Amino acid sequence: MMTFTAKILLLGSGELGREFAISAKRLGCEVIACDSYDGAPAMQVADAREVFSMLDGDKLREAVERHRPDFVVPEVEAIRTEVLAELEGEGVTVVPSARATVMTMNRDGIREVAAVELGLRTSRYRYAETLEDVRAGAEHTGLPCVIKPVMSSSGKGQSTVRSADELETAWNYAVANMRGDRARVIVEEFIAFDYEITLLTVRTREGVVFCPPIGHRQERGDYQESWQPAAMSDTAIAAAQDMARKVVDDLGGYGLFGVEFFVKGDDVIFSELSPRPHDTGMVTLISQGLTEFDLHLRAILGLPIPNVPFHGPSASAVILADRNSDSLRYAGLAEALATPGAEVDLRIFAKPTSRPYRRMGVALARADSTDTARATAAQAASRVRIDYGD
Ligand SMILES: Nc1ncnc2c1ncn2[C@@H]1O[C@H](COP(=O)(O)OP(=O)(O)OP(=O)(O)O)[C@@H](O)[C@H]1O
Ligand SMILES: NCC(=O)N[C@@H]1O[C@H](COP(=O)([O-])[O-])[C@@H](O)[C@H]1O
Ligand SMILES: [Mg+2]
Repeated sequence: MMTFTAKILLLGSGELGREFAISAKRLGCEVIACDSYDGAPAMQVADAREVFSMLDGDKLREAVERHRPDFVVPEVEAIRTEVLAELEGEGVTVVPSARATVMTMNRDGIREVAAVELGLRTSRYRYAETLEDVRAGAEHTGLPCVIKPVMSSSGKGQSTVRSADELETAWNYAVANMRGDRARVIVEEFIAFDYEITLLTVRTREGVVFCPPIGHRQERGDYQESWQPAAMSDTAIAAAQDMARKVVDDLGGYGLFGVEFFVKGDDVIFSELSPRPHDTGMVTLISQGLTEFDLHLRAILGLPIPNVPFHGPSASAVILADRNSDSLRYAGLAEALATPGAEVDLRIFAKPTSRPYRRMGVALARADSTDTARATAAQAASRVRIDYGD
């Protein structure tokens, strides 16, 4: 007989799932970690694992029916979310809500909610299913524009187009790197923002709680470093919080959301959101007394969030692989942890295989300013060496 606080079926077992699983284990939950490959980071710390494609609706339903969890907690976008909606109708609790997972699975879903239903400020955009539509979309947005598959994450298939003769390459690149089988992209106006942020927004039974804004820098559409707090005017913070509150209240349910904005002066432009912990929010592993993973869990379980202790200016920097390999060893940890200037910590995800640019770990730093924390985190990350056996 198992005894536990709650049984959680985790759909997606990457680095974010692993930290969430650790938070859940600390409060006595049973965690069953699912992903399409064995040995995924969250599986390494969970009570049980299931290896299957979560895009396969039959397998997804079968896993939920067999485990009968108290909570189904999605950790990735690549999930057959219609099945989650059906299951919710049958009494299964999907976190934060089946509607949130359905609307954020594809970029067109969340765009409709934010721009059309709620009237939030977004970039100009058009959808396209052919090269001709792409050209028309770019006429509408102007150049430069950003082209992304509606089904993708971490920048996959995304590119910025600066002249019309690059549109065909961008379209082909998006179609070749999209998830799913329907070729559909969003053509977005390029926003020349001053900076971009993630606003971690927790929807609880007692109301909405915000964390200090997280600044981040992306390359190839993928996160490289993040820091907290991001320096923002009171006007800009208030605008971001107002939009975040509207969108999480619309999506419903309880949990933490990572709401992304572009900021230009006092203008705040909604970009997209994750209805779950956000990669740039890994900085909270060192900056906050309750991390984004703890907050997600507390909101899900209905536990109190009296205040979120902030430990001071902090940063995270990613450790990326540079090739395909299934024989990996990590070295340089001692040097990384001894990086001067800040308190430093590391997370090594121990993914079973690498590929170019795959995120394998993250360095964390807390200092007396975000500038020092960023410099220290970047240096610590560069001191971790991946030794490839082949
Ligand atoms: N319209 C835009 N104008 C300027 N930069 C953009 C635009 N769209 C995206 N970017 C840049 O690309 C990054 C990734 O874009 P976006 O968040 O839409 O993609 P994603 O693949 O969903 O990323 P993730 O899943 O990691 O959050 C943004 O954080 C931003 O740096
Ligand atoms: N921006 C989304 C994001 O950061 N997702 C995180 O990356 C994992 C996939 O990594 P992988 O592609 O290396 O398996 C996901 O499982 C999640 O933890
Ligand atoms: Mg994003």
